[in-house]
Amino acid sequence: MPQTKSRFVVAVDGPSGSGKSSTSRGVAERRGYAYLDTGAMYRAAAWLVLQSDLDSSEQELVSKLIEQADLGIGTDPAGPRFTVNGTDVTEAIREPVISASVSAVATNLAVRELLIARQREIIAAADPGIVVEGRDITTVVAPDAQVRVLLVADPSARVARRKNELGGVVGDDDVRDQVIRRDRDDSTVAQFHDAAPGVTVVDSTELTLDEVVDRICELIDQVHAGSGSPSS
Ligand SMILES: Nc1ncnc2c1ncn2[C@@H]1O[C@H](COP(=O)(O)OP(=O)(O)O)[C@@H](O)[C@H]1O
Ligand SMILES: Nc1ccn([C@H]2C[C@H](O)[C@@H](COP(=O)(O)OP(=O)(O)O)O2)c(=O)n1
Repeated sequence: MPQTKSRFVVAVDGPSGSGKSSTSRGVAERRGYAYLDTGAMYRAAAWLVLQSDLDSSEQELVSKLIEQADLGIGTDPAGPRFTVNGTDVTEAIREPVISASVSAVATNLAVRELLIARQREIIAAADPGIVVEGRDITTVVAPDAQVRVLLVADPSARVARRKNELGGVVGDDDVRDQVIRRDRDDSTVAQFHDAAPGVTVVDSTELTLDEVVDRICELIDQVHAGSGSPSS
């Protein structure tokens, strides 16, 4: 989708626990941009399926259900809120039951088509800019973004971060399922392990969150300074 010159789009992809959400929010807050968590959209869709009588294997019915739903997608980096048919699901979509079931909805290609169209509408309406994070943003949703980043981190760091985030109440096997198994399932429909041409790889394993935000802001500055594509 072509973007107007004045709208600045930062696309961030990467596996679970690489730091996409925290980093993207940090960049958006620093620059006064909107923030779109596309994973939250798939989580909201998974929440709706769990509330219904449908099984996620009933792919056509699931996509119809999601097509007819009213999804409210917040883009405030200070605390985006999400609603499904008027119900606030912001906290509910972070529950382990959603993390465990979301890939089954996210691998439904008809659902992806619906949500990608919505993501492009949100990007097109952003002013003056937006940071968009997910798995297929640099490659499918916004391949013409001015800054495109693949954020990676060693699997052990990603599992440790997620474990820490969940406050130790979730067992090691469940954390590994949420990170490693989910990435394996998700990577059947989105390519986020290798950088596409023109995408800058940022490895956050040995960097603090602030350092990663700095790095992406530097890439934005390079584009503003007219030094062209900041790919490395
Ligand atoms: N560079 C970093 N160093 C240490 N911890 C980080 C870093 N980036 C993110 N985190 C932490 O790791 C966890 C997962 O980060 P998150 O942004 O949710 O990743 P993702 O969106 O890629 O799944 C969070 O608890 C976050 O605070
Ligand atoms: N653009 C996207 C974003 C997320 N997904 C899938 C992949 C994940 O299993 C779910 C939830 O994504 P989310 O970014 O919240 O996942 P994390 O828990 O941050 O790792 O959605 C996707 O397929 N495409």
